[in-house]
Amino acid sequence: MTEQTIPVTVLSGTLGAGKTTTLNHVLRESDDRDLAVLVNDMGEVNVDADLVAESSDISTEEEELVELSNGCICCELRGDLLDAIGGLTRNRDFDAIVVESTGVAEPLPVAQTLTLGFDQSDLDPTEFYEETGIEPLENCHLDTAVTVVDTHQFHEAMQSDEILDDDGTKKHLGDLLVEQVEFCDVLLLNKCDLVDEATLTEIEDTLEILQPRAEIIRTTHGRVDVDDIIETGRFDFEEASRSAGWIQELQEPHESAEEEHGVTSFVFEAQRPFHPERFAELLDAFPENVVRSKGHFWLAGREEMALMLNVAGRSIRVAPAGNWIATLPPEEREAQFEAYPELEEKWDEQWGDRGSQLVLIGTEMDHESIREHLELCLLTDQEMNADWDTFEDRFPTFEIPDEDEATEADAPEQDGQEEIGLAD
Ligand SMILES: Nc1nc2c(ncn2[C@@H]2O[C@H](COP(=O)(O)OP(=O)(O)OP(=O)(O)O)[C@@H](O)[C@H]2O)c(=O)[nH]1
Repeated sequence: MTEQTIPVTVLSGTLGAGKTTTLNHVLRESDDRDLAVLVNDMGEVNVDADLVAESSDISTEEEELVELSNGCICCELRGDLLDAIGGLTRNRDFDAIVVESTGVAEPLPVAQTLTLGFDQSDLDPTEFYEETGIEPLENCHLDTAVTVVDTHQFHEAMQSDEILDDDGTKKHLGDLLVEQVEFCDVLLLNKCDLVDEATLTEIEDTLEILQPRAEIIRTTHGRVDVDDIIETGRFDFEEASRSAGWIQELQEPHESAEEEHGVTSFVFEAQRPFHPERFAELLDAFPENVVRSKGHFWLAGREEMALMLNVAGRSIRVAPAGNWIATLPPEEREAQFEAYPELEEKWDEQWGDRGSQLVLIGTEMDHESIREHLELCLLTDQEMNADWDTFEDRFPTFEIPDEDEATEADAPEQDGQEEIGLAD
C-alpha cells in the first residue's frame, strides 16, 4: 500500500486478553504520533472507551476517539466501521488509527471490510459497496492485524466448553481463539507475568505451529514496542488468509519434528471413506491433546459432497466442503484440473478425488496411535462391498450447494457457511 495513506492497526483478542491495556500503553508511548482510536464495545456502557479516555493523554474530542457500541464490527457494524473511519479522516490527517475489536469479533471479516472499504484488495468490491452503501476510503490502508492472547488462560480457553453469544450467533471460545490466532500478523502473548517459563514456551510453540507467519511477542500489561504494531506494513490479505498452520501443513505436508514441549503436527490421508458411526464415536472421544484439526473428509454414503472437519480445542464442527470434483460435469471437471493440476495426480479411477485429508496439531500427540484410530474408522474390505446407505449416520445432512464451491481442503472457509456441531 502507498505510504501516504493512513495505516490502520486492528487489535483483536478474546474478552479480557488485554486489548484495552495494550491500547492505553500505545497511547501513552505515542507522544510523537497523532493517533485516532476506534473502540468497538458490545455493551450499553462503553467501559473500554472510558478507560482509553481516562488513561491516555489524547483529548476525547469526538474526532479522535470513536466508540461503536451495540453491535460488532465483524458483523452488523461493518458499514459503521468504515463510516466512522471516514468521519475521523475526512477533515484531518492522522499518523495512524487503532481499532479495538470486541472480544467476540473475528478478525477475518473485519479485515475483509477494511481491505474492501479501503479499496486495498483484488476482490471486486461492487457488491460490498451496494450492500453497505459506503464509498471506498482511499486515504487509509489496513497495516497490521494484531491478536492479543491471554497467555494465562490459553490452555483453559482451549479446553473450555464456554459458548459465547455474539448477539445471537453462538461461538465456542476455543473456536474464536483459534480464529483470532490464525488470522493475524502479530501475536501478543500478554499476561506473561502470570505464567512460568515452561508454560510460556509451550504456548509459544503451539502458537507458532497454529500461526507460523505471525511475529510472536511476549508482553506484560500490553507493554509492546509501538513500532511492532503500528505502521509495520505487515498486513497482506491473501497471505493472512493462507497463513494458518493447518493450511501450510496441507500445502507442504511433513511430520513436524518434536519440539521441546512436544507440540507437533501431521497430516492424515486416506482414499477410503470413513464409517459414519465409527468416525462419529472417534470424534465423540477425540484426544484432548489435539488442539487443532482441520481438513476435508469422505464419509461412506456421502458420495456427492465432501465434509469439512473443524476442531479447535473442545469445539468440533462439521460443515459442507463442496461437491466432490468427481460429481461435476466433464467440462467443469477439466477446469478444476487446470486450476489444480495436483488433483489429477491423486485421482482414483473409481472414486475420483473422494478421500480424506486432515491436519492434526497438538501437544504430546502419539501420531501412530492417532493414525491407527483413524484407520480403524475407515471401511474394511468387507464393508467396501456392503450397502453404505445401511450404515448408521448421525452426521448432519447438508443441502448440496448450487454453486461449485472449491473442494480442495486448503480453500479458505466460505463466508456465511453454515457449520453444525456434531454433538448438537
Ligand atoms: N497480571 C496481568 N494483568 C493484566 C495484563 N494485561 C491486562 N491485565 C488485566 O486484565 C484485565 C483485562 O484487561 P483489558 O485490557 O481490559 O482486556 P480487554 O481485552 O480490553 O477486555 P475486553 O474489552 O473486556 O474484551 C484488566 O484488569 C487488566 O488490568 C498483564 O499482562 N498481566
